[in-house]
Amino acid sequence: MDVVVEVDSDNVSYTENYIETKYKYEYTTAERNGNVIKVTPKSEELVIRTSRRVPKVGVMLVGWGGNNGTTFTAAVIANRLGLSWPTKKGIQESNWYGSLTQASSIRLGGDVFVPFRNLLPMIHPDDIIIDGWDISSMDLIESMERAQVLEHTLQQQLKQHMKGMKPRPSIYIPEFIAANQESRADNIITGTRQEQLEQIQKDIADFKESSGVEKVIILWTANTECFSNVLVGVNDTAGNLKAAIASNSSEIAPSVIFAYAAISMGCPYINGSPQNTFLPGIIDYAEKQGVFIAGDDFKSGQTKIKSVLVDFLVGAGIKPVSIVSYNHLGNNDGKNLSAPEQFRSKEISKSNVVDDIVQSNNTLYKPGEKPDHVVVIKYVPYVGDSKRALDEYTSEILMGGLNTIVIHNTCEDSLLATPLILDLIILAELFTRIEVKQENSPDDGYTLLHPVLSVLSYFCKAPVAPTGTPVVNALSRQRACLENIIKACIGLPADSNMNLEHKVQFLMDTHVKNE
Ligand SMILES: NC(=O)c1ccc[n+]([C@@H]2O[C@H](COP(=O)([O-])OP(=O)(O)OC[C@H]3O[C@@H](n4cnc5c(N)ncnc54)[C@H](O)[C@@H]3O)[C@@H](O)[C@H]2O)c1
Ligand SMILES: O=P([O-])([O-])O[C@@H]1[C@@H](O)[C@H](O)[C@@H](O)[C@H](O)[C@@H]1O
Repeated sequence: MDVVVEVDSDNVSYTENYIETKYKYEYTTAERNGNVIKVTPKSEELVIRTSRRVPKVGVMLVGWGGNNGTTFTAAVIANRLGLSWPTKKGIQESNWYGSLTQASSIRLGGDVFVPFRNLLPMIHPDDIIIDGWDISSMDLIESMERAQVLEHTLQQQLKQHMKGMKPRPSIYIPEFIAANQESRADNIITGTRQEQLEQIQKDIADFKESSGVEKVIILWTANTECFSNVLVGVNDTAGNLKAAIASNSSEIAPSVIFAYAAISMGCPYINGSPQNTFLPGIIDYAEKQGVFIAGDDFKSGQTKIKSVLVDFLVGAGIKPVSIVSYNHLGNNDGKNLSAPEQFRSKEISKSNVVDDIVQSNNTLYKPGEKPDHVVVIKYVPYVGDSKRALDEYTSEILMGGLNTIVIHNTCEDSLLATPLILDLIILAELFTRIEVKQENSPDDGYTLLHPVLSVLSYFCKAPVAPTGTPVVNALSRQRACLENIIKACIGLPADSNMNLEHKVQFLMDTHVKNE
């Protein structure tokens, strides 16, 4: 149930245009000198302001005709219309389960929790306008049927509302995705990379003009590409990348052209796949333009659990020594990933998720020591989008004991990814309205967060963070980061979970109701 959150504080002011708050940001720095570690508490007096006006927002999906793209589109329409449909278990209502913003809550204090979406002005899912590109010319109705994700009874209701939805022609360069995708590629922008870039830029401008949206988010949910080589003089700087596109360098992948186009048009770009679209040249360009980029690779199921379980085990002083993650799936994503180079991209993003957690505990792990970690993905057409993940976690416990955890996890991949796509769009747009300055600096000192929007790491298997900053994979820490920044925007302190008001008598006297 939606609520209105009113913050009773002299540090928070609600003007016509902004929510503005003075915020003392407290943190620590730590320096190791031999076996001595010097820890210094720090604090920064900040002012955070959030623009209260939520603009009309559109999203352009690259890969719109895919399982995720069609399912996201269907879910937006079904929720907007409040559709329900008969199933063998009774009537099913539309919902946004799996969305942090729409279906999770945040603790404000004591035992009072409110919907995440109620803390700050955010886009409503119903208001999102959708467009996009696909190398397949199939329209959204046929693509939804091809995806075989949603119940037939729901699909039948949706068709009338999806008429006319047809992906724009896209950039198809066969070398970057599996050869088995060629049969889909009948909807292509021909020409050089420069001409393709210019067409994408025109498409974005056309979408803005025709839809009337004020802001556009570009989100890649197309096939996984092979990794690109980082090449000095080609994709290592914004200038070199521009020149490489102009010279039609074969090293430049479709996803890089889309990211470049998005940034050039001031559109936040989100990478839902594992390939390294965010090459140094793209990051350099995003930083120079002050445009958000976020990714990589939606963290939707098997890897999401891994980022919880390994954090729990290592945090409990238990030593994972072998992690074997196998899964099979039968959708087109799985078909594309059946090719070695595309699998390699996914293997990297699925494997690195434990590194920071393992490196955080030198009691369990010697420098450089890691658990055995194997990732296997097999394409089994019959299971379709219903990915089966089978995991075995073997850990060393006390006195030479072993603990083995085996998980069988049936992930309906698109039904798990779609809410993440919604949250990434809503939150990427929100952060374009949040500015920070030091308290004693003038108003022109306000700045957005760094263009590499690592605050969205929660949604990604291989989070991209600003150069030189740590990557955090533990899901609990990623969520706490996002939640506490959102709370800071309304002047609320980070939830320390200390709850001293429930542990110290003179505080309890004020806070604990004596039943
Ligand atoms: N749970 C999940 O579904 C999940 C989780 C993490 C990452 N991903 C990634 O999300 C992406 C989409 O997953 P999906 O299940 O929707 O796959 P999908 O194969 O059903 O959809 C991908 C779509 O992209 C299109 N396409 C390929 N190259 C393109 C290009 N250059 N331009 C425009 N369109 C292009 C294809 O025709 C297809 O319609 C994949 O890369 C997948 O690895 C999915
Ligand atoms: O479930 P998860 O690990 O988060 O993510 C999924 C992988 O398990 C699966 O192998 C892959 O095909 C999907 O695209 C997605 O990446």
